[in-house]
Amino acid sequence: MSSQTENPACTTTASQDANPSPHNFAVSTIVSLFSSSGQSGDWLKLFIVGGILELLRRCLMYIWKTLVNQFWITLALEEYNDSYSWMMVWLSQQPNWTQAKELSINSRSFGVGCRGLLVEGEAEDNSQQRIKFMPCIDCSASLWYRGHYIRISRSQVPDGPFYTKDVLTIKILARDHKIINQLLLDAKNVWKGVKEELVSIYSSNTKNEWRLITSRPKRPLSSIVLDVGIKEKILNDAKEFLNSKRWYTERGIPFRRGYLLYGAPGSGKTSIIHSLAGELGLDIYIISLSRTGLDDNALQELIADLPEKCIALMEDIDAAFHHSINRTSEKPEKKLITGDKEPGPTSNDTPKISLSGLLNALDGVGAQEGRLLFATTNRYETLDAALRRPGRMDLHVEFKLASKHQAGELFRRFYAPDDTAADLEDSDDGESDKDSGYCTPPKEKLVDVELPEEEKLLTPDRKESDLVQLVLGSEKFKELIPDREFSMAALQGYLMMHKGRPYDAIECAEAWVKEEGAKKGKVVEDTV
Ligand SMILES: Nc1ncnc2c1ncn2[C@@H]1O[C@H](COP(=O)(O)OP(=O)(O)OP(=O)(O)O)[C@@H](O)[C@H]1O
Repeated sequence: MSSQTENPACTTTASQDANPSPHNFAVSTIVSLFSSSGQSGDWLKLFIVGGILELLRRCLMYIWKTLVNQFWITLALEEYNDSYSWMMVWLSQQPNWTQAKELSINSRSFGVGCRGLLVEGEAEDNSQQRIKFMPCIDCSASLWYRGHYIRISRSQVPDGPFYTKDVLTIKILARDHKIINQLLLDAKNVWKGVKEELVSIYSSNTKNEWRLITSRPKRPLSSIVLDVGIKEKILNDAKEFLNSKRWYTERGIPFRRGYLLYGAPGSGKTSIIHSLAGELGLDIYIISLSRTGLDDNALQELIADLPEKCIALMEDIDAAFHHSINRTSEKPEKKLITGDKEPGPTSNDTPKISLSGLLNALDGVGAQEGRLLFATTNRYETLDAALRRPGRMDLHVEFKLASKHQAGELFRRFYAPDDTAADLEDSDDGESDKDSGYCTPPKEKLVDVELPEEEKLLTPDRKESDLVQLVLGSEKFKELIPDREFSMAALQGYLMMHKGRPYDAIECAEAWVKEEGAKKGKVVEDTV
């Protein structure tokens, strides 16, 4: 009986041996390796000793690192963070950095138009994008800073599923954290110094984070030609607002100010905002209401994330909505509101922003204090009254087609941009303009010089830089351009055709006006 019961087991074992599974085979191979050689003890010892040595090595490394870290302060700066840009610009200006052995080349501006190290032999010019050196990925360089030894390394870490971002790691041989503050402060000051003549422009990405997209040279306010009084009105209002935080706090009024610039396309709405940003030393944060993925919550978050003093810019506030913006209209209006612009997104990609979402974002509890909001539109009348009301849009300024005064001034500034004779202060002479309702009539003569009759003739052989001639030329140009018929952008476009040739610009103005008039008439006929 017993032999019978043993037999099946023997059979099973035999069949297993005949077809060993891969797992069993591996195990049996290792076991046989130890046993077959007859040195299983030695193998085991080797294995254990190796393991202990590795463990010891790791422990020692850990102790060493902990000890060393006692003497180092480590700072990690991530790309897209302002401090990363400060540090990169600071680094690019360190003289001993040039001696580093491992460098990579970069043409990014870090928000300051690249005034970093020039590539040897490159002529110093004012170009925005200049190539400069930076620490290369996964290698490090060292330098001395205020008597402290610094090691700098750059690495890349994943930023979402598809992208990577740089991390700049700075190790300072020091125990006092003050040195880090000092370094950041120095780097920020270098960056600010370089950026003094620039306005930084930020935009939000699909992750709803503010990112620096570019920095532009400041545009002098004098280069914007408006009817007298408008620039001063906006500038003074903004300055007064920025200086009256206490006044607002004491009265419990939210410390925010909204400006609605509306009117003809190409009349200078965007230009003046950029100019004001430079004048007030503020950065511009563009809020694009038609951005993919922007919904009410994201908009609220974005506005709450604005820095305390900045210009938030919503361009073409009407265009974000396919239909006119009002709380009563449920469906998009089929008929487009007249305007030179294309409508906003089509019904397929209608943004997820509702008017109430926009209103809440502008003055809800989460709305940032201290910011200046500038909104522009070509279709003022289509905006909901709730959006236009004081508290949201405190100052409404209309931008009209060019007056004769503007045409003359544009001419003068176009051909003599450095002439500052007619800056803000002297442009305000107090009287109001009949046409616009907010400006003073243009001066008869900008320079009070009595010239002999023959000298007044504008001839090609006369010097173009001659201010008197330009004044006379601008007067002539003013006469030739009809009042409130062309946008400033159109006039600028015309003058661009006669760059450096003011005489031609005057000579051809009449024909151009006729031609443009005919084109307009044709467009009107075609649309009727
Ligand atoms: N008042 C102005 N003074 C000087 N230049 C002007 C003026 N208006 C427009 N321009 C010039 O015309 C161009 C377009 O101006 P800008 O973008 O500021 O107009 P806009 O009113 O914002 O137009 P849109 O409503 O189409 O956005 C710019 O290059 C600018 O230099």
